[in-house]
Amino acid sequence: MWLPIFTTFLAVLVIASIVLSIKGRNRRMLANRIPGPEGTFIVGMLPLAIQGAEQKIKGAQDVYRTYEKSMFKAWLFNKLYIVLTRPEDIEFVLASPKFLRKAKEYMVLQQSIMGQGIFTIEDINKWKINRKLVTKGFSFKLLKEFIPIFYEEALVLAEILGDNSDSTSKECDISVPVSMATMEMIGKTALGVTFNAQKGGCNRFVENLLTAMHAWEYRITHPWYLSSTLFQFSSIKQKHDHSQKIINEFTDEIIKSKIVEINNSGSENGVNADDDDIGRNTKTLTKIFLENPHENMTLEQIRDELVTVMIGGQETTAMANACVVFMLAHHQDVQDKVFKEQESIFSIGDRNRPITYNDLLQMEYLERVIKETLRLFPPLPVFGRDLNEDTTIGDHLCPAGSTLIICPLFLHSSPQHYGSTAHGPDAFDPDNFLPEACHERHAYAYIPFSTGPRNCIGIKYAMLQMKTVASTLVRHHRFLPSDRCPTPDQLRLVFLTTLKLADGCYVKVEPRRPQ
Ligand code: HEM
Repeated sequence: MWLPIFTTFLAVLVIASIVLSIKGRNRRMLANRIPGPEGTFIVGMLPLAIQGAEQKIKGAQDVYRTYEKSMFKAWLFNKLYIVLTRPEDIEFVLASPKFLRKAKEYMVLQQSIMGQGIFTIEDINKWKINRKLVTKGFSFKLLKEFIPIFYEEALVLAEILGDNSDSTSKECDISVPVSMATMEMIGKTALGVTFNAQKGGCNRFVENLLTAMHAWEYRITHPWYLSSTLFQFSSIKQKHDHSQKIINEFTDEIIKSKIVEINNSGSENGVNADDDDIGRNTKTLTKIFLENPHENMTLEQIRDELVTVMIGGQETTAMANACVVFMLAHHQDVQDKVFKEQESIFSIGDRNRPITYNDLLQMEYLERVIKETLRLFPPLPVFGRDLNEDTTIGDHLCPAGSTLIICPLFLHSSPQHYGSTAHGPDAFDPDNFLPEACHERHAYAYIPFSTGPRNCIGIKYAMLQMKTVASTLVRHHRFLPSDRCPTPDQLRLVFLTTLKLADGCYVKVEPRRPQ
């Protein structure tokens, strides 16, 4: 009885292999002309892909450095990845409206909680319409109104870090408090809700968002679960689905309550000057979306956009803020300069006044510090685009069906672009962002926010928020290296869906004397 089943199975397998092999011949032929590691027979780079998250970064960096003079290819099973390393090729792809389709790997996020939000939506025509709408929520006029919220939460963070630093050693892992602060900020500015995340408030949205994010990380580190069919059998699938349900319900509740508010506001156009739960005259993104009914968005789409913005804006800025503080702790000369700049802006006796937009504009040195931190620790270390037709990029004809990979983490530390700095590309040097240094470099050798039509929508939001946080923290505390992580090269990075700190982010926190 088993023999016919086995024979049929074998026959199907052989036919499928022959079909795939004929279909993929053109792709393999073109791929053969692109340099790159051969990888193991059939499984390709799987041995690298399944390494621990930290080893994976090191292994990938070695391969990158070997081939970075040109683009290179890597196979994973039947999937061809082409890694772009030259800024000219990266510009060709990112600046062009032809390459807007994100890589299939983003589907993990789409199937989870980002849904049809602009980060993961596949339909490019819909993406164009929705991106226009989301952009409205990131106008300078609106973002400026977020500054008091950033400042208020940064103050709470400063207080928490002061309290948390153990009284004798002054050691403190800042990663969790910083992450809770950015969660609170994005909650207030995007949704218009107070989570009380910084003050230990147990919020079902925050908890379930974290659970959903862990589920993605699990799928990334167990690549066979990238297949939604196989993920059905995973032990965390149930937990993931539960979180997804809670997040959706929670966001729907908020949207519905905002609709009621808008309808009750009695203003001429159906919306009042503004809201909201946080008692400010601030327009949240939720309201921006709801005020634009002509855009024909369903409630489900609005929910997906809001969740997308929450996720896009939280983890990324949390990682960046923690790394800024860490680098300041390890570069006292830089921290002194940042503090001096703050003192010049907040004149003596005025150190504790709230920040204004004009203050932020004057923080030129701090801006360079943040840019340099994003160079060495780009929160999104890799991103990818699908190639749906054979395309010549640089010197190579890249076959349709491959995935183009761009990797800011390795690009930003390439000796080819940052080799002329006094201590090499890995050294922390904010002067890399002096105008003359930027002028000498290819513009696409620095892309923490990506660039072109599909770039980060939250750049201005992020910069205003990060400057407010760093300015407030530095005015309240001096940061020093912790004994638990005495040198920057001991800060262990892992790549999950974003760049993460494997052991948290320890520094010493020494409150500055009041003036
Ligand atoms: C340091 C902070 C941030 C970094 C480094 C960063 C980086 C990026 C990058 C590299 C992309 C492009 C990804 C790709 O092509 O696959 C992106 C897209 C995006 N980011 Fe950010 N981001 C940051 C902060 C924010 C903030 C604060 C928000 C919102 C509040 C945000 C919302 C988004 C959205 C919605 C997209 C998708 C845009 C699209 O596909 O049209 N990001 N971000």
